[in-house]
Amino acid sequence: MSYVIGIDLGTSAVKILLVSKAGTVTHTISKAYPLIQHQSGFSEQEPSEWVTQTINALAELVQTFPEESKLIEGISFSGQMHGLVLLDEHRQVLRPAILWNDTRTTAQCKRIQEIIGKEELLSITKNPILEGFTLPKLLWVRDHEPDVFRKAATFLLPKDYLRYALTGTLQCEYSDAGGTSLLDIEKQTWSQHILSKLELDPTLCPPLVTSHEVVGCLTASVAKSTGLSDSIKVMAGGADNACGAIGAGILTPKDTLVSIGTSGVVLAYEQDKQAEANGKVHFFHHAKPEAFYKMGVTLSAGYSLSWFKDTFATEEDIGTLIEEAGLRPAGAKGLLFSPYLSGERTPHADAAIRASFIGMSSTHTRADFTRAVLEGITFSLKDSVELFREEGIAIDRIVSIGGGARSEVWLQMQADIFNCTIVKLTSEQGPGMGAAMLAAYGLNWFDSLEDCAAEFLQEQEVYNPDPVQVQQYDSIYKIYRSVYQHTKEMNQALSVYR
Ligand SMILES: Nc1ncnc2c1ncn2[C@@H]1O[C@H](COP(=O)(O)OP(=O)(O)O)[C@@H](O)[C@H]1O
Ligand SMILES: O=C(CO)[C@@H](O)[C@H](O)COP(=O)(O)O
Repeated sequence: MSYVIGIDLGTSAVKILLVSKAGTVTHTISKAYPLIQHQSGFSEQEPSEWVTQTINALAELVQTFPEESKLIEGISFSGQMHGLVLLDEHRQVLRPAILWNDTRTTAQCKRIQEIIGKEELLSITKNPILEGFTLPKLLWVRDHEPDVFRKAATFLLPKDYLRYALTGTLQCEYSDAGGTSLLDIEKQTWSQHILSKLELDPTLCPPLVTSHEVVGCLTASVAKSTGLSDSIKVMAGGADNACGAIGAGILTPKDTLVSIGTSGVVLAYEQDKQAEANGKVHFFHHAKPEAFYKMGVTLSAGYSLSWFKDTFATEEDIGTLIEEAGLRPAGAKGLLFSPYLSGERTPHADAAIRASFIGMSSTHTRADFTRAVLEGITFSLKDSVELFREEGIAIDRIVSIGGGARSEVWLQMQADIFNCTIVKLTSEQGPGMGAAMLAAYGLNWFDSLEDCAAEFLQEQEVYNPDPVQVQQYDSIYKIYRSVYQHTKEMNQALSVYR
């Protein structure tokens, strides 16, 4: 039996999936790395840590499965989107990567909008300019670190840097390129207009390839350190949400996905590249050829839960915390949480907003707080679900992936809050599975990604909404929706103290 490897360069960890030609996930390895947060709103990682942890994980995989490892034919990638990696002319990393959840670039976004124009940006890139996207990060480095910027020869997105480190070849692919604010989505080229208006050298942009394209093989030194063969084919891969969509079987217009990783995402398939992009939700290339998707993003979804655990319950594991929260009633006895720890994107594009607990009482226990965090994250995702419903997209079935889909309590809560059926697949690792499927498709194991999905993906469990809980959550959601407006100005005023 032949195998492929899917590598998901997540924000909390790199996750490696060994998948057989029959679609069985034989083994998963996860290796974590920290976020570097020098101040509120800043979020960075060291690209060298991504590479070291990936090589460690691959070496461990080969040691654990020596026979299967000899039968690996392809590797592909999924990665956290938008992060800026800058390389000099010798392809050395110039500074830590500035990540998707870093919101320091409000001034640069304002300037980009003034120079290019809001409508022009929307018509070229199909998205408004947002702090988390790559372009404002480039301008931030030019403004604040001119010596670094002067040495920059190329920029890369996170998984493209990882792929470069493993293969020695430099590319970007369309599903991630859309998240830079530099791609002309309909023409499928870097926008010379945006580059020239902002006085950016076009040679900074790497060549564009498709997600399932074979771009090379492992370098001899990576092959030696991991024990893998240097003849294994490497495919470009895709943005983590595009890969998550493939790994969840979101391949036709009726399909919708929720992903709760560090971020939270509600994603709906879109076939038409000329579909109206109104800027309320993101619009990007799928990693399936000639397809697109629309997506709402909660910046701190799983991250809110991890933050809560790391700050207030260091000794507990997340599973136990969620189990105790599962025993508390819907609404956490009048306690509400808004998950805006590092600002927000959808539906409130606001880098200055911060999170709140509202309604705390001395009778509340840790379990109520955890329940409020889980509910607040899910309410925030419901904001995106409702945006799609307002656009006329019928959402009565959602495939749920990401770390959040490990918990039955949270999956049932999603069914009750979104008021629709939630499907859990046999692997919740959608992005890693999507990357493995891109490798399988790139190797011509299947004629289409749909054929691959039919072989690789299976439903494990279905969660149906409970009408009593749905009604309860409908009432609480109405209160949740007003939290943003009530806390917006207070957070603006507080921002000077951060
Ligand atoms: N047992 C669990 N049940 C539910 N959620 C969990 C569990 N373990 C971790 N998580 C959540 O999953 C998140 C990480 O998900 P993951 O998809 O691996 O993220 P990323 O791709 O961003 O690295 C964590 O932030 C945490 O909130
Ligand atoms: O910024 C976005 C999407 O626009 C995030 O979804 C990142 O792509 C990070 O993903 P996770 O690490 O949470 O999977």
